[in-house]
Amino acid sequence: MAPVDGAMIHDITGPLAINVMKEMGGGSVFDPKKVIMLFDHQIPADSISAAENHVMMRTFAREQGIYNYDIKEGVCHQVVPEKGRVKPGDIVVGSDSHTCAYGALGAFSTGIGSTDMAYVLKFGELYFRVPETIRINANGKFQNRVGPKDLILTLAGDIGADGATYRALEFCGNAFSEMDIPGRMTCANMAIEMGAKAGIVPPDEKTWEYMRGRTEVTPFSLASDEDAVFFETRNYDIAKINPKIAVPHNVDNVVDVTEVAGKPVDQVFIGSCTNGRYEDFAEAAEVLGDNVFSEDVRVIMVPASKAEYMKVLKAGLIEKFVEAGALVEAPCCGPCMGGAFGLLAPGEVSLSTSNRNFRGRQGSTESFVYLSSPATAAASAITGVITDPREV
Ligand SMILES: CC(C)[C@H](C(=O)O)[C@@H](O)C(=O)O
Ligand code: SF4
Repeated sequence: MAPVDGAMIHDITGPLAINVMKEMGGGSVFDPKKVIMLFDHQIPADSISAAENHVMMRTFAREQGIYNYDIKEGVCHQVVPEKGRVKPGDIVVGSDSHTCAYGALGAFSTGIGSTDMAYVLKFGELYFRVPETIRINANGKFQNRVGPKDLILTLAGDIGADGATYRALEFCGNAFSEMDIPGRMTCANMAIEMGAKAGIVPPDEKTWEYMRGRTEVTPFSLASDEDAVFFETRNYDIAKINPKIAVPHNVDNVVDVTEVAGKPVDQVFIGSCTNGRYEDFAEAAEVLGDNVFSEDVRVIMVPASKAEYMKVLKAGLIEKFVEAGALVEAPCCGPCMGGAFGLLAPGEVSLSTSNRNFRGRQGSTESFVYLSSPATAAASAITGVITDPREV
């Protein structure tokens, strides 16, 4: 049993956790300051039931003295780090599978079910089995317009959707030490897509710099011991990685973009907790250049948080994207899981910078979702067909 430093609940899984906690006898949460509440999946409320869930959670927050970010801040996995609600060495749980994202900051964070969350809300601790570690040793320098998303898709393809089940991925090598925090977040976010419990980048100068002004923290070393025993070590030369794409309907169906180049797309989504940060939009803007988006593609862009939205706005990118034909929406999960808006009809094809392409993930079970980097998404949005970003 381990005490948790933070417990995150959002509008989809929070109501169930709260109800189960009440069934367990209710009372007060273990520590209102360690409970992180926000709404991101169905905002602004897209149905009466979503509105009712929001009301129920607001009431609970008021009764318990929990600060509620409500609909104002954006997607959970961007907001939690941004607001300094997680720091290196913490144990944080969230009732959302991509909670593993905070491993980018050297935290042990993992997604749990709503009933486990009910227990955590009440007692502030949870049972964990210490996972074995798969060490990813990635070195070298990315080709132009190839980046962290192409690397993590490569790993998903190699390891498989269940190849790291209940293991931890440790991301090492100069590919990670030179990678910025947004890139590390993209990689840690997708650890769960290989079944991993956690995906951790050892904290370094970049991490401490990110923490500055967010929360009080004294730098310390959190590297694996010299003689640590790994379940497995995998070595990568990232210079050899080409732009990658996960083709329907599994995240580990990964091929080089060139293998499916020319396939028409109906919708391109740039956003989500995987790739919805300023750096992702800046990359898309660089690829866009003076072009416009194809008339045949609906381009939907959703920055992952208010802070990221403001960065994109201040850099003049929203104007650029809107003029090029995109729809730029306010921070939320958006079309990522076929929730609030942007759903696909049968037969339609989506190219998305998010993390999942299960059948029906973004709408009809007869639709098709491809996953790529923001550079590949932007290149394809210009041409209207899946396109290698190095060729635009
Ligand atoms: C709604 C939520 C439970 C879900 C998750 O746990 O991941 C969602 O965020 C997703 O990406 O599928
Ligand atoms: S953006 Fe997508 S993957 Fe991330 S929390 Fe929201 S629905 Fe889940």
